[in-house]
Amino acid sequence: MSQGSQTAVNKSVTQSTTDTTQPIKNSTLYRRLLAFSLPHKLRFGFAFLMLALAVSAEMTIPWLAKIVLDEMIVPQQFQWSQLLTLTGLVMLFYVLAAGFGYLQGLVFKHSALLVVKDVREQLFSHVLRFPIATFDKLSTGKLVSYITNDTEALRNMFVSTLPTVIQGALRIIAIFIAIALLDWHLMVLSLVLIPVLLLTMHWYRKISMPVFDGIRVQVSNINGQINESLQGMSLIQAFRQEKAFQEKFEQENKRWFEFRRRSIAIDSLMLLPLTRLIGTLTAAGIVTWFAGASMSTVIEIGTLYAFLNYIERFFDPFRQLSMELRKLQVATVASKRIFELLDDPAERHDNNQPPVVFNANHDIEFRNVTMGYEADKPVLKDVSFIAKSGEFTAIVGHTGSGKSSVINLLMRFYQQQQGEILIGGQSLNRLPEAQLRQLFGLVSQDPTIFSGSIVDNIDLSATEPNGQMNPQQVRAHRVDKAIRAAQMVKAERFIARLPNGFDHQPSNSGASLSVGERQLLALARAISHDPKIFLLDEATANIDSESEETVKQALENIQDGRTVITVAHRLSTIQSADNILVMNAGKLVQSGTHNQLIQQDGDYRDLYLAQQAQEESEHQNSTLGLTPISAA
Ligand SMILES: Nc1ncnc2c1ncn2[C@@H]1O[C@H](COP(=O)(O)OP(=O)(O)OP(=O)(O)O)[C@@H](O)[C@H]1O
Repeated sequence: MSQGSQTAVNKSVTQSTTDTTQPIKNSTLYRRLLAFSLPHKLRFGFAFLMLALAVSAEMTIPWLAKIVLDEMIVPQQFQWSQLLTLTGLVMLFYVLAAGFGYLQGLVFKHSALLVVKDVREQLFSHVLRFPIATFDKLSTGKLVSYITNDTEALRNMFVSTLPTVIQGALRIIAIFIAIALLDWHLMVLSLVLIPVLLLTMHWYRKISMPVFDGIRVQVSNINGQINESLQGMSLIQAFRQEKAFQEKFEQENKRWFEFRRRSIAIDSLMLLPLTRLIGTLTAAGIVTWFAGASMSTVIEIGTLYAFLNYIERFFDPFRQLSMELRKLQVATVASKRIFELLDDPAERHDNNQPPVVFNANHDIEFRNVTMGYEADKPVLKDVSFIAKSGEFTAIVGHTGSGKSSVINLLMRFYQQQQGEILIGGQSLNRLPEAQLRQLFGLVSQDPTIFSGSIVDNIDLSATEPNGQMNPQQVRAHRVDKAIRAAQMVKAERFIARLPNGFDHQPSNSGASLSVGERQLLALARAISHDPKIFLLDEATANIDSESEETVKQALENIQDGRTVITVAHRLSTIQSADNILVMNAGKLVQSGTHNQLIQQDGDYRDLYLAQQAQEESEHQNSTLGLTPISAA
């Protein structure tokens, strides 16, 4: 990978989740990570203690071997009781090292899982409270990856990197102390190894990082392609694109293979043989030099054995640390993304704020509202209207004229740049979030079906109304509410046909339901929410005329004192509206009843006539047996 593309990879992975956040410094990052481990400090403390004991036990073994060699085998002075004691001690220390090692691994892993669980929950809860505008900047795929993969990278760091670094440091210190106790000259000479091994680690890092970044990018590309292909499978097959998609996939997979192959080559060379070779040569050099330079000094055979044994053990921490550097780099980048996400401002926490008291009505008033998703590109321009409480207001207009944006502002998903929005005479912005959400029942263009039963999907409240019901009563109450809401939109007819009826669990986000059935469920959901104001964004676009008539009747039934604002393309569905707002390129160009608007020269009449002509031609085609082909 070239320097340029490497920089690009690094930039892309460390890029802030949104434009507003500042890059996080490494020092701040590690401090914040530490803060996550603080609630589990006792566990981590215990794990560290076990780690220190395991290293101490491990380091004692060569020392005991030295005693056996120097004091018994070389001078041929066997005392069976002493030999047995020492052999027993060696075995004991092996068992202790293994036991402490097992405990530290277990507790470290457990503590790390708890940290990751906390981070993941905090992240998800934060994402749930993001302003909707934030999701315009973050793709779903990226968010999923932050919450799953990045927290997993963090787990690796806590489970593997942290203990390895600490264990490595403890081992190196213990080895140096042991060598110094053997012979301080040997210790001073062994220091030569440190720069040699650090240099090797540096080379390893330099060579391997671009390769590992490449692997990561390729894995993400492959995931992206699989995702895209699965989502668009029907189009791929309809347009016979299987071969093209297969070839694209093979290219990405081949690149992944190449990076992986290079990583194996680097690891195989650098991790074991090279460090071993360097270490052995250095150790041999030291011993030879030491022997030659100080012929008068007699090194006992046991000391030499213990020294070589310690030097052999010296490489393991460096080799392991080299491998961990990669995980550390991945975890550092992942944690940066996690913290940047956590630093993104979430919705305001105003649940303790007292509810706003309205005037006698819930009239909705837009006063000279101008709004753009990007501040300098307004999509609503100086819009003013009043939607009277208890009335049925329809918003119509060409595609992209700003109809849904009105709904988005009412739901406070976005903020207007100019003007004011009032409800019952009070500014929309003054409403606490809970009151705002209770006030509106939203049915969007593409209704979402959550995992769970039909009841769970209709009644989202999940709590008892008065706090005095037991779980069975809560359940019965919810089922009752769901059935009543479904009956109002005549959804119970198709629900009855589902296996298990209201207990049916739609699979794969409702993919087994038709779009119209999903819309009926979404309408029932809004009715069950019992709002003062219904906001329907193309809510009946995908249901048949009979169902549409039913929904219209249901809305009329429940309208009693409630406001309905509906965005509609099909003008036939809104002819009975009390007021129709006609939008054109972000401006409100006409308003009035159907009868008033049809008399006027303007957008409404043009739209109405165009739709009538289309309906007539469709009718003629169908009587001639020609079925219009709908767009894909
Ligand atoms: N989240 C967004 N970020 C940026 N621009 C957006 C966003 N949502 C809508 N727009 C743009 O704002 C303009 C108005 O969109 P809006 O969805 O309000 O139109 P609409 O009248 O409801 O259209 P349709 O009838 O197709 O649903 C369009 O040009 C659209 O591209």
